[in-house]
Amino acid sequence: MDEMEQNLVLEVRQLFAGYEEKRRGKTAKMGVLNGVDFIIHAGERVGLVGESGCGKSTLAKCIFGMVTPQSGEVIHHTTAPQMVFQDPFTALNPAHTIRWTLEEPLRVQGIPKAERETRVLEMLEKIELTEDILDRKPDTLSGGQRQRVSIGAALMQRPQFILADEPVSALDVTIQAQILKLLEDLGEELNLSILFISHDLNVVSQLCHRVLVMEHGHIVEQGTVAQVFDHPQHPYTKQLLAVE
Ligand SMILES: Nc1ncnc2c1ncn2[C@@H]1O[C@H](COP(=O)(O)OP(=O)(O)OP(=O)(O)O)[C@@H](O)[C@H]1O
Repeated sequence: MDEMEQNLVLEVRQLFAGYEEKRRGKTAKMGVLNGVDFIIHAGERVGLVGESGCGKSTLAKCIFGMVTPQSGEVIHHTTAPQMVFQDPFTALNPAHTIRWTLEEPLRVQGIPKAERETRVLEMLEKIELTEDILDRKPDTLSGGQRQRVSIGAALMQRPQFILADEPVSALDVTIQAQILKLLEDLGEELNLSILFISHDLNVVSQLCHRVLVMEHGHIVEQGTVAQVFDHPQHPYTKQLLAVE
């Protein structure tokens, strides 16, 4: 294995997926992903951009086994990959305290109470929240605090890869900037790979090293942020950049 292969975190190979559609009583397959191919290396933050409906969330669901592809492969080279969702309010269990939510991934692994407590306190520091929130429930937190907790919960099992599906689009602009900074800092500190789904090209250019541009379930262009943003090659990328 060469060094690049050793550093692979995620491989998506020739992925085709879709949904069944009922029309006039007949069931037909609607293709959403039409041969998606890309890889992610250790420590890389990769943005996935494309218009609404192009298949970004379907790809996310395939990566986490929530949608079964018709063909192709998703190969995780790391254990315990995690997903961070757009809406932190629905992602957090309203019945439980923040302490419970952060401890839960460790509890299911059978990690003893004392270690769970230490790791929750360590995580609080990483997500820049104070101890007083631990005994509160999600409905008493601000949107930004809730998204910090969601990110913290995703990181409790120390994954090397997380997928964040529009993690800041439900937040105010100033809070968006804080959460993006947090993701960037955590990415650097933990050598975390992040697949970051966003319709906001600006956000991707701030946070990511590399960009994948998706149109109709196809990656039509990929490259470093500088390559894709400064010298877009594909007409669809040019169009996306022109709209911004
Ligand atoms: N569970 C489902 N059943 C049937 N069709 C679906 C389902 N989920 C998504 N689709 C369809 O698949 C297509 C791609 O949707 P998807 O949510 O992957 O797009 P997206 O790029 O994430 O869009 P957005 O940016 O608006 O979230 C759309 O036409 C959508 O209507």
